[in-house]
Amino acid sequence: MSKVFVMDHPLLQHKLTLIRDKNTGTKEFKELVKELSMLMAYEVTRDLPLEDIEIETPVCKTKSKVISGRKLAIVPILRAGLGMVDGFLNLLPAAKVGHVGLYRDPETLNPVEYYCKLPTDVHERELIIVDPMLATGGSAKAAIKFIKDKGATNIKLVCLIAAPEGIDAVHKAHPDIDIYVAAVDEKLDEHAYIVPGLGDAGDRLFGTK
Ligand SMILES: O=P(O)(O)OC[C@H]1O[C@H](OP(=O)(O)OP(=O)(O)O)[C@H](O)[C@@H]1O
Ligand SMILES: O=c1cc[nH]c(=O)[nH]1
Ligand SMILES: [Mg+2]
Repeated sequence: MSKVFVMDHPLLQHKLTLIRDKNTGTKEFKELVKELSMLMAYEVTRDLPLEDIEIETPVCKTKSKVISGRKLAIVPILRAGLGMVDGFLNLLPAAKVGHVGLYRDPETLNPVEYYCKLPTDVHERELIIVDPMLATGGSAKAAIKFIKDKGATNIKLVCLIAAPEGIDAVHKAHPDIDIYVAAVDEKLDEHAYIVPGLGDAGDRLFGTK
């Protein structure tokens, strides 16, 4: 059964408060999403395997640890997920990046797919799906299905803010996927926006509203 990790580190909570504030403008919002993503990447990669290698310090020969060859890919759900990619790549520069294009139809609230491009060796990689918002869970469920259909088996989902409804929905549809979030908010409103949330993450990142 999958797990939900709520990362409530003080730095994450502080930066979340800043991005929730409606007076935070696009430039600062984008910088904060990048910083939050980097902090989350640090925790999400806690289980990376290590191996010993021989090195020589200025003092003596010794064995020391390096990350041992796990192949990673970061997969943002377009568009808002793009804001989280650089933060992850800062810590994981060798990771590949796949893209899944989805938007939520404002009438039906169902995800509409428009793009999918993943590394060809996706079945050998650990995939980290990133999207700032997990609301109804429709987009994340569809993205996970997309990616599983291409052969991936090792997948994590990382979101900044989740609604309880979205977590439940992903759990039910994909019980094998661990979910990492910085906050679980109260509920969804009548338009399926997260309350209190931060509004429309894509619009706030790209200044489209
Ligand atoms: O859990 P859900 O109910 O599916 O909602 C969450 C989705 O909504 C947002 O994307 P949006 O549809 O606004 O597209 P955008 O990133 O292009 O703005 C968000 O970035 C998620 O992908
Ligand atoms: O609150 C929400 C819900 C879906 N998508 C967003 O960007 N924000
Ligand atoms: Mg949006």
